[in-house]
Amino acid sequence: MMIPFTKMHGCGNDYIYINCFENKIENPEALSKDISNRHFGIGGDGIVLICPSDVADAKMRMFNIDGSEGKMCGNAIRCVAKYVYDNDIVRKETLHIETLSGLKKIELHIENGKMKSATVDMGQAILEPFNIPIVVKDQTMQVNYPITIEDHTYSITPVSMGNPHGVIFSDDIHLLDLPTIGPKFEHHPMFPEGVNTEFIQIENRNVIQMRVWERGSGETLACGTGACAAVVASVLNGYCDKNTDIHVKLIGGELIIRYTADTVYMTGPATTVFTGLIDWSK
Ligand SMILES: N[C@H](CCC[C@H](N)C(=O)O)C(=O)O
Repeated sequence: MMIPFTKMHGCGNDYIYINCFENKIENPEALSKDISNRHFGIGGDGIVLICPSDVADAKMRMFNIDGSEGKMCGNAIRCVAKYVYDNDIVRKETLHIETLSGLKKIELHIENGKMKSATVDMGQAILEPFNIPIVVKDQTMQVNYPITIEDHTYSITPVSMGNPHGVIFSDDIHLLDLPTIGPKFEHHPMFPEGVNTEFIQIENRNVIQMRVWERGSGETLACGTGACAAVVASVLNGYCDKNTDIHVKLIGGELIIRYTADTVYMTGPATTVFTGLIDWSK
């Protein structure tokens, strides 16, 4: 079957977007595994289905490279907003998008009739161990919990932004061997549903640097939910402040995160790269 797709990215976190207002995808898990491959497929960090919703302007489903479904994706939700706006599916500057972790409200920033960037109300950070989920004895919030990987004990701050994250602070994140240590965090028994791991270097109270190892996709150039989790963990650790714009410098770009009493706001760009047609059946 011929499947039309659009390649888009947010800060270099690239997915293959499929318009499911017009196309029906029977087996998104297998499709994601095949076409995300950078040598034998289109190439991407996974696929995102843009679907009709009964309760919002659109519904998003995202699948990692390994075919697993993620409950939320910060970079993808901005691209979904851009897709529905730029393609005249929903021409509104405030959108609601349904995800597996609930409805999210998005304010679009428009230039010359196209969406350039957006601010997403990402919802509250979840810190209770049972809801992240993490396996620990004490069911209260955990900050800098010890976790041993390859004979080295790290301090991890677990945060859910609708999907599980673990945040680690380091003096030089560029020296870390993520392909070796990343999978060990991802599959550690402390995280029964796996984890996206963020490695953070503090520049100052308003600027942090981040690398990420994503559950199901490996190292990506950016992670929106991860940047939110990183700022929440930085506030919990006393490195940054609430109600302040924190610039998160990722390998592929920059996101601005604001952690307030009620929610976490994420502002960042969304870019369309190309459209195409792929012949795929399974
Ligand atoms: N890159 C995404 C997150 C994908 C999360 C996915 N890897 C999972 O939770 O399984 C973001 O911008 O928020």
